[in-house]
Amino acid sequence: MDIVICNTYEERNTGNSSGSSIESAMQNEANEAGVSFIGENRYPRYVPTCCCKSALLGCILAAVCFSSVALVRQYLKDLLLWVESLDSLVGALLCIVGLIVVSFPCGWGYILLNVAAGYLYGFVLGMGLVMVGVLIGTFIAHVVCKRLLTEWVLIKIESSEQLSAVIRVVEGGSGLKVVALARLTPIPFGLQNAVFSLTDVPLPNYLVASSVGLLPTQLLNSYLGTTLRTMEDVIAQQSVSGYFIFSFQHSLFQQRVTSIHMSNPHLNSMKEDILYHFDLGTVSHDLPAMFGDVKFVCVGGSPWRMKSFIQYIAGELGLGDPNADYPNICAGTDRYSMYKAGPVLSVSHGMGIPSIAIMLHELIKLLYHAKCTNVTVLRIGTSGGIGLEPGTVVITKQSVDALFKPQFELVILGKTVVRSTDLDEELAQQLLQCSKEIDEFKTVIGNTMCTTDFYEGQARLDGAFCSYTEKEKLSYLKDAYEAGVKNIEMESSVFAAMCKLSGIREINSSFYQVFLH
Ligand SMILES: O=P(O)(O)O[C@H]1O[C@H](CO)[C@@H](O)[C@H]1O
Ligand SMILES: O=c1cc[nH]c(=O)[nH]1
Repeated sequence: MDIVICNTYEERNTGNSSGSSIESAMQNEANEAGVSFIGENRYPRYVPTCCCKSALLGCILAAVCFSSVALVRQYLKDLLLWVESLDSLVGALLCIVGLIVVSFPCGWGYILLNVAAGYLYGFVLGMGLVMVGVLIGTFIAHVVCKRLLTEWVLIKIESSEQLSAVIRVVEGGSGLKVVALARLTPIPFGLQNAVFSLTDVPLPNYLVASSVGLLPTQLLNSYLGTTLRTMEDVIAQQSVSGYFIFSFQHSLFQQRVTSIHMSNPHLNSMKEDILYHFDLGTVSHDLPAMFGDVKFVCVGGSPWRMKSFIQYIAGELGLGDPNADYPNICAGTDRYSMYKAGPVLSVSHGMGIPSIAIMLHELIKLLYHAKCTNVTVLRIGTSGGIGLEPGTVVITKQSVDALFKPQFELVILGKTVVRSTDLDEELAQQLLQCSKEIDEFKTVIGNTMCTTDFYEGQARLDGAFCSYTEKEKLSYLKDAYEAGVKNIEMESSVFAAMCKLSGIREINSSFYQVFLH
């Protein structure tokens, strides 16, 4: 038995297109302009080159922002002392202007202004001032970013998994909740404003959700301001409070939503994404309704085994009747079979790397289109053990090839692409711990060798062809053993590699049935 587990992220598309259609020509143009496509077909964020003017304007704006931030930082203390010396109304107006400035992506000093407002005007007035200033700032930043900074924001999102995740979830329909929750994350305030300007959340709702989300930290900062005695304290304190708020936000953000990550710009220009070997498609099927709740996917070689698994897990987790006849969702094809019970999906993948690779392409797309988040995927299969007691479960640390290298090689357009096959160690440890608690079978963590053939590739003596002696076989298996290989199977390397590309965390463990020694 062989198990692989993974978690998922989301799509951020880049790349070069070489098609001859109008769509692909547009895609090429976008790629040349360094522009990416975000989300699914609904949001083909194509920015044509005629937007050069706005890009230039965006750059100028960004440069102005950066230089003013540098100036503000340098003369910060003088600036705040000057504001303190002004008439309260003028000071309050300046505070609002300041909050508008820091609402832009390059703006800095949001927390400082928040603490200063509390210090200068007391808790209630300070809070009111901050709320009004931030509301106006968020509104202006949203409108300006939407009109002028789209390209800059797209590039920023492209380079950040966290920002990509935020956008993906907002597009996934829980927009307002995410806007509010994102305000509790350590993503800079101005940057968030820019990111949300790319979404189509209605402006009034966006402003309300944003204000609600910002409230806790605003309360905290304003209160802190009231406890300080001098402007010097405010400046010193903001870095301390900033640190605490950052830690608080960071710990919250650790609970972040992870969604599926894909990297194929061509999908955005397709009218329908057809998952041929599942007999499913984005137009023919409502994938979010069918699979949106999936949290665990278990994959394994045989269709029969995957049906048994869904019955077993349904019974174990109280998801359904273990004796019920779960329908094969892919009944329209005999390539793979798929069963579902509550948030658990069970999918067969056939034998060998090519077969599981095709299945994984379609599974990753399915989870992406269904807008699934925080998914864990397990592979369950059989393997041949090396130097282990029969029946031992091996949790794979690294999947290695037949030369014991932890890599997966694929020839793409005539070039060999090498992908990493590291597996998630934390999940491996968790699985090991579970096994200890159950205490029903021996479980070890080790390397798994993934071969492209069951017979000669695994040094067996019972294939149709065999050009080596038993002594040579044993010598090779000894080398494998010394390289840390505990078992042999035929899918783990591409599974690990593809999970990695999708931002998936994975574990591989195997129960062996065939003895090689
Ligand atoms: O038990 P499954 O998942 O089919 O996996 C193992 O069994 C097959 C060979 O008999 C290969 O696919 C190997 O990886
Ligand atoms: O690939 C495999 C699967 C099961 N048993 C083996 O010996 N090898």
